[in-house]
Amino acid sequence: MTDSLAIAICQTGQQVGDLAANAEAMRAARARAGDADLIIFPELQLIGYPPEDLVMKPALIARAEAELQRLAALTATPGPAMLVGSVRMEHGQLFNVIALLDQGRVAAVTAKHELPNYGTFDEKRWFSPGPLPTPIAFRGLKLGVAICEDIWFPGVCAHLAAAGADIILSPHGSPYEIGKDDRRVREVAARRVGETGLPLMFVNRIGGQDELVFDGASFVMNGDGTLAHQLPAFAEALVVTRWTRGEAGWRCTPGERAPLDPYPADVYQAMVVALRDYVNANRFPGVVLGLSGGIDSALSAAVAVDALGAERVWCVMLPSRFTSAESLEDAAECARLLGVRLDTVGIMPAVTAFEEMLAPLFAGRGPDLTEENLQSRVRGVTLMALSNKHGHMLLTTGNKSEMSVGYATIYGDMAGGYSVLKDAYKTTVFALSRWRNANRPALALGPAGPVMPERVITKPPSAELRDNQKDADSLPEYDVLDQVLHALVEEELSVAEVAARGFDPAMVARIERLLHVAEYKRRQAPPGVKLGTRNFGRDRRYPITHGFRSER
Ligand SMILES: Nc1ncnc2c1ncn2[C@@H]1O[C@H](COP(=O)(O)OP(=O)(O)OC[C@H]2O[C@@H]([n+]3cccc(C(=O)O)c3)[C@H](O)[C@@H]2O)[C@@H](O)[C@H]1O
Ligand SMILES: Nc1ncnc2c1ncn2[C@@H]1O[C@H](COP(=O)(O)OP(=O)(O)OP(=O)(O)O)[C@@H](O)[C@H]1O
Ligand SMILES: NC(=O)CC[C@H](N)C(=O)O
Repeated sequence: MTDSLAIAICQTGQQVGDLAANAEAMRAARARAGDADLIIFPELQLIGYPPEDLVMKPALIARAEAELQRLAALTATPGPAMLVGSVRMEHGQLFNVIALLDQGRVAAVTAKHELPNYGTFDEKRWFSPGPLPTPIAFRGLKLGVAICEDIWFPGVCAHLAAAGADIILSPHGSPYEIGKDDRRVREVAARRVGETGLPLMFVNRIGGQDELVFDGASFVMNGDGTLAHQLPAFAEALVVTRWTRGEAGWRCTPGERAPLDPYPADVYQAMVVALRDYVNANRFPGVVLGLSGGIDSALSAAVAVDALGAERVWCVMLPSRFTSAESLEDAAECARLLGVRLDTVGIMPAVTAFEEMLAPLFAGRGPDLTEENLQSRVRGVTLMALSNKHGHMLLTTGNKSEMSVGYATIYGDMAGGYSVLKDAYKTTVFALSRWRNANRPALALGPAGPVMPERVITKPPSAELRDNQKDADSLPEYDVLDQVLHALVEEELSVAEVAARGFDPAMVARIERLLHVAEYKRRQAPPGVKLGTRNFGRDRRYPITHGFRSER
């Protein structure tokens, strides 16, 4: 009977749908796993998580089986056995599985039992639940494989423990959310370890996938609840963990415990990684964005530079007759600090041309929002033309506060392929800007030191679509607005419940109405990384057309 074992954790990215690339990366990781007996990868490593409706293609399922068999053949050669996540069709049902590849064959397969079907997850749409899993025999141990959601409830781990498992191994596809790294350790792993007395290995993927970003932050917790390993967040890692059998069962020899960044450093990194992977995986040479001298575009530009490098970020100032000298200076200073190219394209010739073209049809009607939106749309058309001509993807810069209340022009400043601040409330935008001006994250390709002048953070936000316009003219101050929005969106409270926290009921009712009315805009908005518990996208799926108002 074995008394020691080495298990390599491969915390890595995935390319959804590129099975050959994922298999090749696993081969390379296995070759680097030293003397490990076993190497473990994140959930669905072969096809990528979340695969969405790709798994409804029989051709993908067939390819997954073929790649799995090829990887299995590899394990006839010297090196560790492999625990690989894939999909398997059995009797017309599709399962989310982990396969043990050992000695040249698929030695065992176990399926996910708990299928998450809330928030951004739709697994019941794709998979059938596997039976309660039984441990897999390996080199004299019983490996308890609990796939992701399987450890978020007590049942699977309790069953594995009762069936004699020695260790719980849990491959994850666990997307980043603010504060989630701590919840995984304290509220999930610590509870399962406490209930079973078994050590637990949590192996998560990294990298961006459309609206999700995965932070990794894999770890090993021993049966006494102590952390033996903590892998870093948002970085590749291949760590060989050492295990010995003692009187109290299997124990992992403590190793490195990487520090995890607190808020808002973690949020900033999530944005950088998500944008980097979106732009690179979709093969854009770079991004273009309108730099207004305001905080939203300044922060979006900083994230882009940190993600892609200054040479891949193109900023354009698009002044109108309402653009202040201060905005021109601030945009120029942002560009200088970031080291990016800044061009200036005045929009007045096009705005005037539209006004003249439309004058006969606008006769008898004074200026209103129409003219304001026209400026925003001329900017959108101009930036999209630059995107078409040069191939750069256009970034939109709207934040969650604005997108909540519809404070953006559809087909205007909402034009673009990806939104950096989509799930960041304006107060988070302020916090991130202050933080980045004082810190440079390790993964950043941008400069150390400030990335925007202090005045961009301190001046009152304005869309500059008419004279002396300020956001606060039509919206409550952002610290109030964001508390109300958080209560309405993240907490799903009614107007009365929000007002009971000390806010004007009429103001809260107006914000709720704006929130509902703007649903059509959000449905047409570009994707952007999820940061909180209820993003506009997969988490919060409201109808566009409905008559519910909580105050009535
Ligand atoms: N349910 C629905 N389904 C489909 N379409 C719907 C619709 N409701 C209205 N519409 C259509 O939507 C259009 C109205 O929307 P839109 O043209 O966007 O215009 P609208 O929402 O009326 O105005 C834009 C708002 O955003 C503010 N803004 C603009 C630009 C930048 C900033 C900033 O500070 O960042 C703020 C601006 O001050 C104003 O309050 C109309 O064509 C209307 O027919
Ligand atoms: N003068 C401008 N030059 C270049 N881009 C602009 C200009 N004005 C607006 N934009 C683009 O439209 C977006 C929305 O701008 P607007 O000023 O209306 O709202 P905002 O939410 O206050 O954004 P910001 O804080 O970046 O100014 C900006 O972030 C920017 O990308
Ligand atoms: N892939 C999964 O099963 C993920 C669900 C899990 N609760 C998480 O967010 O980490």
